[in-house]
Amino acid sequence: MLEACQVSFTFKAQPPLLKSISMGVNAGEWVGLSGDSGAGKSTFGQLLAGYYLPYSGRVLVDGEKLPSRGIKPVQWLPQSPELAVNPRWRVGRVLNEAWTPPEALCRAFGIKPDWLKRLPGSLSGGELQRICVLRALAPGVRYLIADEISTMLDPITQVALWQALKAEAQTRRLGVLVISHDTALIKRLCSRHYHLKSSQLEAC
Ligand SMILES: Nc1ncnc2c1ncn2[C@@H]1O[C@H](COP(=O)(O)OP(=O)(O)OP(=O)(O)O)[C@@H](O)[C@H]1O
Repeated sequence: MLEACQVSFTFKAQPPLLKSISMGVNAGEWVGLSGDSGAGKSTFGQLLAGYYLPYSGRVLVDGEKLPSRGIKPVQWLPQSPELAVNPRWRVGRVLNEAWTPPEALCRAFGIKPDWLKRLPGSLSGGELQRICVLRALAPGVRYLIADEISTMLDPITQVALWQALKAEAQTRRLGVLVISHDTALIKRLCSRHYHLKSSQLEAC
């Protein structure tokens, strides 16, 4: 289980953003997280993936602290993929940074072979997002924080991305936290749903 245990967090010189939040995502489970803009959803997702340390409380992955080295078992996938890649690396190098995805999986994610020779800046946001999602599925990854990852995709590509991710997550029993403003999407994908409001989580 990916667990937040009484996690509190504040950015320097700002009021508390998250107050004593506890929640968990089981292996193989899909959980939704909604909340108003600025409520702290992305910050919470980054805390779960180890980008920030909680001011108090802790994050545990299958009962252990997040490792400081090696493959991160919790991957945070941001809304803007261009911020998550080295713009000077060819897309093939970006994709194969942590592992080499099998061809069938590349096809399932709609990756076109000719993209691999290009630089990230020459791909559309949606194309690059699919590269980043697939890159994050390296062996050893157990949980994904999908932070508004399909916002920039057209409806057909959105469905294809979620179908490919669902299938792979089911095979590997990946736990997924879906962060989105789209509660219809959360309802379709997730078995449970939280709403972040006034620094705390409400079960929906
Ligand atoms: N590195 C930072 N330093 C200072 N403040 C930050 C930092 N990152 C985010 N914040 C602030 O923390 C608050 C929560 O931001 P966050 O991105 O977590 O919200 P969110 O719920 O994901 O919003 P949105 O739905 O608009 O993406 C915002 O007020 C934001 O300005």
